[in-house]
Amino acid sequence: MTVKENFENAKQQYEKWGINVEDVLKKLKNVPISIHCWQGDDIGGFEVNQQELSGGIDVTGNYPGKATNPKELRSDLEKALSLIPGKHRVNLHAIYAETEGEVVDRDAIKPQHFENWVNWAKKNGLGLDFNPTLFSHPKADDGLTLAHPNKEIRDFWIRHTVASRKIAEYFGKELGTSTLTNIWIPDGYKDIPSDRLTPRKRLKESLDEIFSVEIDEKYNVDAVESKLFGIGSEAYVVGSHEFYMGYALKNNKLLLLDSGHYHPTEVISNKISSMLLYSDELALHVSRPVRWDSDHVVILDDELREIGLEIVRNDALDKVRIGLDFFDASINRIAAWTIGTRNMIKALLYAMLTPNDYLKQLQEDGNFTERLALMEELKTYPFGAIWDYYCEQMGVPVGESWLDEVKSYEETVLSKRN
Ligand SMILES: C[C@H](O)[C@H](O)[C@@H](O)C(=O)CO
Ligand SMILES: [Mn+2]
Repeated sequence: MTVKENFENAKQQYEKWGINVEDVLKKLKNVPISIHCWQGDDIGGFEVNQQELSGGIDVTGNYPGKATNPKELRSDLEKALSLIPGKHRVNLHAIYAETEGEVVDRDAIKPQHFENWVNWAKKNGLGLDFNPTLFSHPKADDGLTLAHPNKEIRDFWIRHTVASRKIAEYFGKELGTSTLTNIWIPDGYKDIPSDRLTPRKRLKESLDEIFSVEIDEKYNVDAVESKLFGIGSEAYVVGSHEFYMGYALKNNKLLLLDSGHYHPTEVISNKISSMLLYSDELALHVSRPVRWDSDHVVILDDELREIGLEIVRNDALDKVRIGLDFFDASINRIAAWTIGTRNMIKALLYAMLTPNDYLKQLQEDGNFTERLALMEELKTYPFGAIWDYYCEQMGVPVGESWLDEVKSYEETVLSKRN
């Protein structure tokens, strides 16, 4: 049977539940995923003065062929994008500036340092998102940045974050789609603090100063990302969930939920509906924590399906900015992007092929038996046939055949790198 014939059979089964599969596919095409550039080079960036990765995050593995310059990174991203259905966005960090050999410190970065990225995004029909980089820098060596007791250090990072928002504004203007600037800082303490409040007051003041520089939301929207702990900040993180949830809601900023930034049994899928009751928009870093915030490649597990369902069943596809955040250097990095991003899209498709209104009604009626029975049966519906057809329609490889392309790229391109 051909992909199309399989699709036609599968379609009938979903149509039984009143799902218009063709409409679903049309809608899915327009859902962008923000693909993080840093999977391609293990969060190295291209600053002239290269620094060790810091900030309490870690990339493990030494798979050959990582991108060593912006051209290589863009070429790798293009390869991955050619294997992923749909039109997406690319998420950059400030350390991916191109300064042509000149040392430009973080507080002096300018839109011109991202011109190549913008031209590339235009050529490839991509949106761009952005992140100031408040780690891997001598001024972040003691694990404190915007909450630092030393005003000079705080001011440096305030200037960097403002400069980053201006770069994001430039992206938004050039590309005609608002950039998401996400602020994540590592600040915290390894051991039990004697004062939790003072650093949080300082972080609040730094953020207030950063956001006092107004930027039209048509071009840039800001998000703040919380964390539970990091390596070296096990006992206390200044920007905790409660800190940023409060800050975001009070100051009309987006809260960014990262799947790896909560207690081991706590899931972000359960937070989406609550946040959307109080905030027009929400941002996500979809990741996969294994025992800690390990940033494994996203797989199609229960939590990913639940994230997809919460976005779709709450009619929030245009309210949730879906970004990815994983970095695995133990496997081919282009495969990592491809696996993780295809899975994110699969989770959305799965959710869109679910009779959500009917299931909601069962719950309202107290019919929990049918709710559970149906939710379980739907798991073995021929979802794969619809996915394959979607890939075929979008001109990307069907099933695991994308792996052949990655292997051949590895042979002809990656293996030639130092
Ligand atoms: C590189 C990213 O900014 C970083 O992963 C951040 O988003 C994070 O999740 C830190 O744990
Ligand atoms: Mn994150």
